[in-house]
Order: sequence, then C-alpha cells, then structure tokens
Amino acid sequence: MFFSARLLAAKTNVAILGAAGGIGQPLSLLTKLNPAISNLALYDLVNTPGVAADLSHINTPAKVKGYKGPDELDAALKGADVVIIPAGVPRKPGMSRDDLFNTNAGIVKSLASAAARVCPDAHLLVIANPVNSTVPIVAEVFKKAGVYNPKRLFGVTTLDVVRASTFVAEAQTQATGKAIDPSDVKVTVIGGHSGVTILPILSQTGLSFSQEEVDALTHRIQFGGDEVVKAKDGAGSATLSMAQAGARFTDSLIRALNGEKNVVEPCFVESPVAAEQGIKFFASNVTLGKEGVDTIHPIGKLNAFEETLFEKVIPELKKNIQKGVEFANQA
Ligand SMILES: NC(=O)c1ccc[n+]([C@@H]2O[C@H](COP(=O)([O-])OP(=O)(O)OC[C@H]3O[C@@H](n4cnc5c(N)ncnc54)[C@H](O)[C@@H]3O)[C@@H](O)[C@H]2O)c1
Ligand SMILES: O=C(O)C[C@H](O)C(=O)O
Repeated sequence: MFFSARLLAAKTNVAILGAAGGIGQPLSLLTKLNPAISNLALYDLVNTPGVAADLSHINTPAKVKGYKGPDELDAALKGADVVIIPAGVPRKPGMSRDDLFNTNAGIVKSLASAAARVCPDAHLLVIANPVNSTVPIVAEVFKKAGVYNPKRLFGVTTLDVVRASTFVAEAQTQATGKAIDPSDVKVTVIGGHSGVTILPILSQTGLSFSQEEVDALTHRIQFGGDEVVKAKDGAGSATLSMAQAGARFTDSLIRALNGEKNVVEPCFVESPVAAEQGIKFFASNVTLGKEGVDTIHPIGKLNAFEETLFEKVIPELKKNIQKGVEFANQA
C-alpha cells in the first residue's frame, strides 16, 4: 500500500504517545508493519503492555516495547527519531475541534515538554486536535526549551487529502459513469485542520465540476470528520482512516529522512505561505527531505470561489494559532 520504505534498512526509532487509543492501536499496528522501523515505543496512560505484547509477535524488524504512565514517558522517548502524538480526547456529536482545547492543550503541552527534554532532535507529528492550536503549542514549548527547529514539527493533515481523493473520485465516477481509482485523484488541500480552515483546491485537479458539485464536495471535505463523529454516535471520531493517514505520513517522512527525493505530503507547518495575512502556521504541500521540511510549496492559482474560501480561512486560523501560543506561554 504505502510501505515503499521496504528497501531501507530498519534504523528509525518511532515513539507513539497515546498508543493504546482508538487511533493509537491501529496506527501502532501499521507502524509495526513498516520495515524501515527498528524500534517502536508505545506510550499511554493505560493498556500499552498488552498492545505491545500483541504487536511484538508480528514478524517485522521493529522491536516493540510498551511504556505505561508518566514515570515511563522519558524511557519511551529516549532515542526517538520520530514522535507521533495521537494522545488526547476525541469529539462527540455537537462538538467542534476547538471544544477539545481545554483538555488536549494540556496533554500535548506536557508531552511536548518531555520530548523537548529527552529527544530534542526528534521529528514531532501532531495528530491530537485541535491541530491548528496544538502544533503552535508544541512550537512554543520547544522554543522555551531552546530546541525548536521548524523543519521538524508537523501537524498531520493527511486525512484531509485522503478524504478529498475518495470523495472526488466517488463524485466523478458517479458523474461520468467511469470507475476512477481514488488513489489516482490528487487534490491539494491547504489551510488548517478544522471546518472552514480546510480549503480543497478543486480547480487544480484538472477535473471538471459543476458549481453545484464544487459546493457539495468542498463542504464534504471540510466537514468529513463530522460524518464519522455522527456515525460513531458518541463513541469518538475517525480512528481507522486516521491511522492509515498517519502511517502514510510517517512512512513518507522516513523515506525522505533516508534520502529519497521528491517525497511530497501536505502538512501543517511553520510556513511563509500566508505570512502576508499574519498567519505563521499553514497547511500546504511540502517536499520532505533529510532534515524534515525541505520545500514548502506555494498555494498556486485559486479561482474566485476559492479566493472567497481563503478569506474565511484567515481569521479562524489566526485565532486558533494565537490561542495555542497564548496557552503555551502561560506560566
Ligand atoms: N489530525 C487528524 O486528522 C485527526 C484525526 C482523527 C482524530 N484526531 C484527534 O486525535 C486524538 C485522539 O483520538 P482517538 O480517537 O485516538 O482518541 P482515544 O480517546 O480513543 O485515544 C486517546 C488515547 O490518548 C491517551 N491519553 C490521554 N492522555 C494522555 C497522556 N497525557 N499521555 C499519553 N496518552 C494519553 C488515552 O489513554 C487514550 O488511549 C483526538 O484529539 C482526535 O480529535 C485527529
Ligand atoms: O473530526 C474529528 O474530530 C477528528 C479528525 O480531526 C477528523 O478530521 O476526522
């Protein structure tokens, strides 16, 4: 599927924080299957010994170890090259991602503080919501510790492009009667990871849509997370699709760190793309390289409809980022 890292020697150490959760478990499974990984540290407040024992029987190179509770956090992080953070509570119906801030901001801040101390050179992949705020929190924590490198911090927005491919392929198949493989449909998605901050650039796909289709697809991509939250009816949000998206991003990063060229993934990073609008973090396509972020791609041309969407991204994203920065800098 996406483990083109197959030909690499297993030499990357990965730690997953929140590894026993809804995302954590399938993400740990998919990460264990990645042959480029040598050590897989699974940290959570609960259940990691069992998850680790179970996964450790799979016959791939990664050595799996479980770490449970704050006393074992430093040991989980020791030697990590890549730290993935899905720790935090998910939404219930009726909640926005920002409603998770009060709980998740503190969780992410404390995990980031430990990472800044124990593995300051690791690449940090933030899944915990609200991503638009949790990524700035990690940046501030690393700055305070004097170890911030913006090339190594990523908000994982892969699920937005995974959804966009799926939804656009479905709509095109329906409209044309010709079966389209979703993985062949590439949609650039920019902005952030919540509601109106998610901006799919359908005009750049090279496909034709009616304005009605554009309206429906844009809305579905922006609010795809809500479909899952509603269907799970109180039992959480996307976990399995997120695990696939997170494992894909992790694999891409590892391939790039190992020298593979032209590895491009969308992600939410410290970015000059919307600096003119006063926005410090922004999601767009990024070429990954040996240091992490290599080249941040510009947005490219937007049509008039997308320009109006962009106007809506700016104030919301600015507010979300500011909230994270202020929280991280509270005493
Ligand atoms: N970025 C994205 O695209 C995306 C997609 C889906 C979900 N999410 C977010 O990911 C987060 C996790 O979702 P989930 O469905 O796995 O939730 P979950 O409740 O199933 O799992 C969360 C796990 O985090 C653990 N945890 C809580 N506090 C912790 C701490 N201090 N240290 C270590 N572990 C801790 C819990 O014990 C639990 O096992 C949520 O915030 C959700 O909104 C993001
Ligand atoms: O919708 C959510 O709350 C989880 C996640 O951000 C998603 O996009 O599925």
